[in-house]
Amino acid sequence: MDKTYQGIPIIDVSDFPRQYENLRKACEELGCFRVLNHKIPLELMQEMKRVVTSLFDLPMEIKKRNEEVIAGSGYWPPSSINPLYEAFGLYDMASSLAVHNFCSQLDATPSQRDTIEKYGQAIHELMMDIGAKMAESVGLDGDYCKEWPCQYRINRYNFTPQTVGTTGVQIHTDSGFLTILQDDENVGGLEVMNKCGEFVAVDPLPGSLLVNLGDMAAVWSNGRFHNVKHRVQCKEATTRVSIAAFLLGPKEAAVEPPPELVDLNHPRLYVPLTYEEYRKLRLTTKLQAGEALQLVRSQ
Ligand SMILES: O=C(O)CCC(=O)C(=O)O
Ligand SMILES: [Fe+2]
Repeated sequence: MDKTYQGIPIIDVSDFPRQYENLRKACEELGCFRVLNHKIPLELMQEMKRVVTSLFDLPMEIKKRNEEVIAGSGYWPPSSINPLYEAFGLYDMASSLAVHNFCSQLDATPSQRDTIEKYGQAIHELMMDIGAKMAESVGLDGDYCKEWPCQYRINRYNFTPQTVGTTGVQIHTDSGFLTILQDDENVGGLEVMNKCGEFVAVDPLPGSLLVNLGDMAAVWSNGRFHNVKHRVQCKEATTRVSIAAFLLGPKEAAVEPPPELVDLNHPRLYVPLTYEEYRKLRLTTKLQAGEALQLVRSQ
């Protein structure tokens, strides 16, 4: 039987192969699911949240030292579009050197560095596992995403009584392949759009992680997997912190569907392009909710 939590599919990663069918459905229908029984220790998740919360409390001039490595991968201060929102970025989160640079820029302590590195490794391992299982759920080999780079985006929403009912982050899709989100375990606000165009609130479920599929998942799967639109609403006058880890796409090669996913009934939907080309297209066109995919349709 399908299991959901408040409308969001639940995938128990310790229960494969039984979960393949649920996973495939979640990827094709909502493009979002909650992961239970992953191997990331709760203490590591809690410690990571404490570390990033203290980084947000640093003075602005230090936060701004978090430089971008690829377009848009550095610190985002509150802006006129999202005045309640700020975020750190780290590319590539699975690289010790990149973690080291990020931590030096922000004057992180050795113990904070250790937490960021351990958490990144654990999340990366889970990403590889989920990426492989997604491919296997449609009968394909799970080896394709092993070398793909990943990025952190660490988000803080500075909600106040005056901002309740407003938007913390505008509707968007994630540009990469899949996102593992440690959402705030106490403060809700994330909403995902279902295929009827209605927003469904994603309520926190402490200890679990949320997976969202992005635009690269739609391209790679030739439209079979759904890139879920989502936004963050301010529901409570309190600070909300979330940690997003994005598995982006191949580093240099073009993203193309495996030949098994292209046939007469499923003609190729998108022209082959690299993740970086697509990321730039999204940034220059400011099309943030998956509309940029229309610009790379092959028919
Ligand atoms: O804060 C959240 O729950 C979602 C953040 C998000 O959508 C993102 O970082 O892309
Ligand atoms: Fe997102």
